[in-house]
Amino acid sequence: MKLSCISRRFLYTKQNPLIMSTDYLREAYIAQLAVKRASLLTCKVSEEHLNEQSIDKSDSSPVTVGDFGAQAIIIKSILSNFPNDEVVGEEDSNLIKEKKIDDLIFKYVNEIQNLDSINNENLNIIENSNDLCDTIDKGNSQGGQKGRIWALDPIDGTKGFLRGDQYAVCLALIVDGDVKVGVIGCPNLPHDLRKENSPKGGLFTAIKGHGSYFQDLKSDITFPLNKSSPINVHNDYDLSKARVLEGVEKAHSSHSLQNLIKEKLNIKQPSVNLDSQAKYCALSKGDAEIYLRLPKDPNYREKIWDHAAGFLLVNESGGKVTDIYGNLLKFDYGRTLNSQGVIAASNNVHSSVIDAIKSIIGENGENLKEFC
Ligand SMILES: Nc1ncnc2c1ncn2[C@@H]1O[C@H](COP(=O)(O)OS(=O)(=O)O)[C@@H](OP(=O)(O)O)[C@H]1O
Ligand SMILES: [Mg+2]
Ligand SMILES: [Mg+2]
Ligand SMILES: [Mg+2]
Repeated sequence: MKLSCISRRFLYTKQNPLIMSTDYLREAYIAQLAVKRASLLTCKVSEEHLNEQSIDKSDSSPVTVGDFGAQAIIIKSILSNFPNDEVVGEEDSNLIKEKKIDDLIFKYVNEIQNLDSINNENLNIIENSNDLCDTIDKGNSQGGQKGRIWALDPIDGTKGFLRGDQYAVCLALIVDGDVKVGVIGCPNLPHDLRKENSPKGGLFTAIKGHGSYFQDLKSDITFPLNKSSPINVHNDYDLSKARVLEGVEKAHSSHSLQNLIKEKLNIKQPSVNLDSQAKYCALSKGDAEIYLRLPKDPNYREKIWDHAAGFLLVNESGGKVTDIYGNLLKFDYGRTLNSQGVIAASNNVHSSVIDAIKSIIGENGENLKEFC
């Protein structure tokens, strides 16, 4: 079905078995197609061990053929459907040109674009390596309070991707500072983290006001989103039995402070350490209960592409996502958030977690530096 002239559609949900009028359904559908196509590219890069040849960016963080290829595929798909929108994307083409890897990346992009299984008339294609670099550089929006802005992290958790662990392809639509759509592809995430041998690969989708959904990343994407199942955070549990999601890299969050917070809350369960926004995905479907991301560096400001999609996913599945002082994350400041850290949990325990944090770092973070 060609959807270019449809801006408002209908969504059937199991929670509310009505046909509901839903804004942003077409955006969610295109975002799902684009994220799935980009996720397939990352899997191919990983299978061929090409992910192991990473390049260091100027801030010493790694980037791979997978990050560049996924950014190109997603921006092309989004801007060919919504040509007046802007994109805040993590990557740019400077290193591609410097290292002369444009042909290599284009080869992978082209292979994925030509797969019959994901042929879709709603997505445009990258024509050649010049088009590849130009498209990647369209992710240069500065963000802000006005307009339709997509936040794109083509591979979140690049370090996890390099290790063969968790990573996520993340895309969110922000309209006048408000996150309206979030789509996350997690090729390596077990469907149920609590079960051994659970199948892997999930596609998570949230639409503001209409809930969060999960489907197998390999399943077909349909319009409307009736192959997706509604998901919810886990609400009814004893706080001391909560499973806490934390990152893997010690440089990205303060694990020592997170340990103190768990002690204060009397949480004895081992933490669930996952790279990337897979942490938000696990929380939003009730596979764990709390996500702690306490800053390692008090001056670090989180990037909007690292959190926008996960923020909406958790909100729409009944949870709350704030900074370390309990203020809701705001995505209208620019390419970064203007706040510190992230705390996500179901609504019923979120305030207890914030109280525990403040009792350790002080009401206004006066003791925070001691833990960074
Ligand atoms: N100092 C510091 N503090 C906080 N966050 C930082 C920091 N440095 C980098 N980054 C960003 O962390 C992103 C990856 O986050 P993860 O949740 O995967 O980290 S973790 O390894 O699970 O702890 C990672 O995203 P990707 O670059 O997309 O992988 C970075 O944007
Ligand atoms: Mg990065
Ligand atoms: Mg990231
Ligand atoms: Mg990234």
